[in-house]
Amino acid sequence: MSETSVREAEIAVEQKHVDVVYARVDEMRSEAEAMRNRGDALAHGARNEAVFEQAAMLFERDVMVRHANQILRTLDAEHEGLVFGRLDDTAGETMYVGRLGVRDVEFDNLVTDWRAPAAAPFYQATAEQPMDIIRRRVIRSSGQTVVDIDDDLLMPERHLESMAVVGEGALMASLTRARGENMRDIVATIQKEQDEAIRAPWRGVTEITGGPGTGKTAVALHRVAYLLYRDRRRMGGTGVLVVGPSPAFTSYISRVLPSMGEDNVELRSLSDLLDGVKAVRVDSAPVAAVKGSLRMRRVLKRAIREAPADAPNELRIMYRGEVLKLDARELDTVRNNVHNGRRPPNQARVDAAEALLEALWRKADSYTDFPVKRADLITELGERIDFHRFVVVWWQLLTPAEVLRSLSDRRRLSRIAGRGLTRSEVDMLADSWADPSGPSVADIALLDELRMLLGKPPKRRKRKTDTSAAELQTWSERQSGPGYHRPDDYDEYSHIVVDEAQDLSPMQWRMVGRRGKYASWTVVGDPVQSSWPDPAEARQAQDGAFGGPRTVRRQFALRTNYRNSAEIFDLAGKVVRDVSTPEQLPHAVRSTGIEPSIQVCSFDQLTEFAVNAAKELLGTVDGTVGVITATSRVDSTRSAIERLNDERLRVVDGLESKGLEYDAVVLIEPAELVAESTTGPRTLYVALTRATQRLTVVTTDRNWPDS
Ligand SMILES: Nc1ncnc2c1ncn2[C@@H]1O[C@H](COP(=O)(O)OP(=O)(O)OP(=O)(O)O)[C@@H](O)[C@H]1O
Repeated sequence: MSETSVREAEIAVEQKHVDVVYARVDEMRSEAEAMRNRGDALAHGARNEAVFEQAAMLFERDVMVRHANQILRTLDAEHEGLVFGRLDDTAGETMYVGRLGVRDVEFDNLVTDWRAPAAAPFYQATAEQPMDIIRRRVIRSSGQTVVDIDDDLLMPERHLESMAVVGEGALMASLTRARGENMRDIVATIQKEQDEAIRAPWRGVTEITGGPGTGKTAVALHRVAYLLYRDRRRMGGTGVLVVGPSPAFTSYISRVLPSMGEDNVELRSLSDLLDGVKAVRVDSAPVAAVKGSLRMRRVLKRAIREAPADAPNELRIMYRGEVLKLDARELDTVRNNVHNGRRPPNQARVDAAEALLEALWRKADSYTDFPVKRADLITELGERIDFHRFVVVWWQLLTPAEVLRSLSDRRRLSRIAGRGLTRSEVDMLADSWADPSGPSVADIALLDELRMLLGKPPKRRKRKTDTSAAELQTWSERQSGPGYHRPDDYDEYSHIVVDEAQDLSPMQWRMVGRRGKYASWTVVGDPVQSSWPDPAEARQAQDGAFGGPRTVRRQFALRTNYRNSAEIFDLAGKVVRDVSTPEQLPHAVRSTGIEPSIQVCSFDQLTEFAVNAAKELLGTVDGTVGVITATSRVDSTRSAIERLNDERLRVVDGLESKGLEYDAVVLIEPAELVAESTTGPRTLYVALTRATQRLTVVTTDRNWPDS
């Protein structure tokens, strides 16, 4: 038989099995729909029952509908390419591996879930350690149709005549496919070193390091899916948080988990970890460095103790014909005493009122010929409306944003910071906080710190509204529904994933740590890509987030670059040769024979050359083309690029490009990317490692990259 007909025959064999699986899935869907309908009918009936019965019926309905919805969501998410692997072992057994486990009516396995222990050999077996697997087959489908297969023969000596072997490697085929808007899952081609990190125990801290394109992000997300599958009770209820560097990044990875049937995971970027606050700008590197350093803790702690600028600095009140007065110094003493108490300021207004009354009593007591009882004064003044009005303006409930804005006053900031900030740092920060456009990414961690320092203001009681359909939706359903956002002070995530961890500032580590008081962690990063200037300080804050330096840590290093062609990565490696060791640079597995193109032009021609390069690349690749430039050039480049009117084009700056990838990249003027970041060559390295197939660098420097 020719190779093509062997392949076709084998595809037909697999199609037969895949058809059986989809038929069974259709049955499962009908069963789940029927269960959901029964649950809904139960809830409907509950409306007419007494309270106790109603609660019991709603609970039952909750369990039924939730379970049915979960099954339906999973079946929908996993429909495409449900079966992707097959193992044939030395005992003559065949096992199919897929996105979820499916059994037939007799309870026999049709497909084993990729996360189940039984499926581990699919990822872990090698020719050196075959784990009794003779042939591993990757099955590629489009919808429900098998389109291709790829085999690895792991035990050639046990190979049987009847066992056909076809294909040239599923991994390579997957790596050369065009990139689109979103990251894809890699369940079918996870490699052994990646699988070890994915299946590591949930406890403590799992650190995954590796160079660009080694699959760190992919591995971290598959680990989430794995942990939720293995330990859904521990992980699912309190939830998993994934923190990434930018909204562009979270949007890029947003489809990976749903494609594996997981939608109860919160993806947040460092700029939107706080509900209702959106960072609208990025600080220059020196400003971000100060805002991110632990010195800011002291500044913020002192800032919340200061009286608001518009707070009155004198209290005068008539009491039984006498004027009682507290001057600025006396009021400051009262304020300080209240701040030294147990409660955060936004919860201490009652304490402040009591302390003022106490100070007024002491004042009255010091007057001669003014006989007054302490209890009388406190009760009578404490009920007076003019006293309450004073308390409200003197002890204001503050929002984090108001406190930060108050620090745009140079004199105030300088007084508060004392020797904690240099004069030029005070100037830089005051200017930044005066910016009317809103907070920067680095400000989010400061706002979160202030949120914790200020405490939650007491809640106003809400009037109870009507019982409605919303009430029949149960608590657990609301908590786990897609799009559910946990409150800002939620600190009970069971697992937190931090991607691009090398870039978190110490203040950002504190912010993330606050959300994981009881969490285990997966921390993913590449020290060579770090843009944070003081790694030791970040390490200290990181230890704090993990619950101390003694928390169990296990490390995994990924060493193969699956993204870049070897030609592109050779060029990128050159720009960090002075700040990295050879072991820190991964090995790129794929060679395309196409060298990156370096185009030299004059300064005025940079945009024109970039547009032409982008146009040319659009014609050579099927997927996305990224144009990466210095921040100062993003707007002008975007308007020039828009003229090409192609939705496969993206324009981003060096920092935004973190974690993203494109089929082809045009990088404008490397020296500008280096100049605008405190860790210049590392940012350039990130930008140069975004392309999977083609890279064009447009520069005014004819000696680049050897200049
Ligand atoms: N086992 C694999 N099979 C198929 N594709 C893979 C595999 N591992 C990684 N990839 C692909 O390689 C690319 C890089 O992966 P990913 O973005 O996770 O790397 P990274 O280490 O986070 O990169 P960086 O730090 O540079 O952002 C992605 O397109 C991913 O799908």
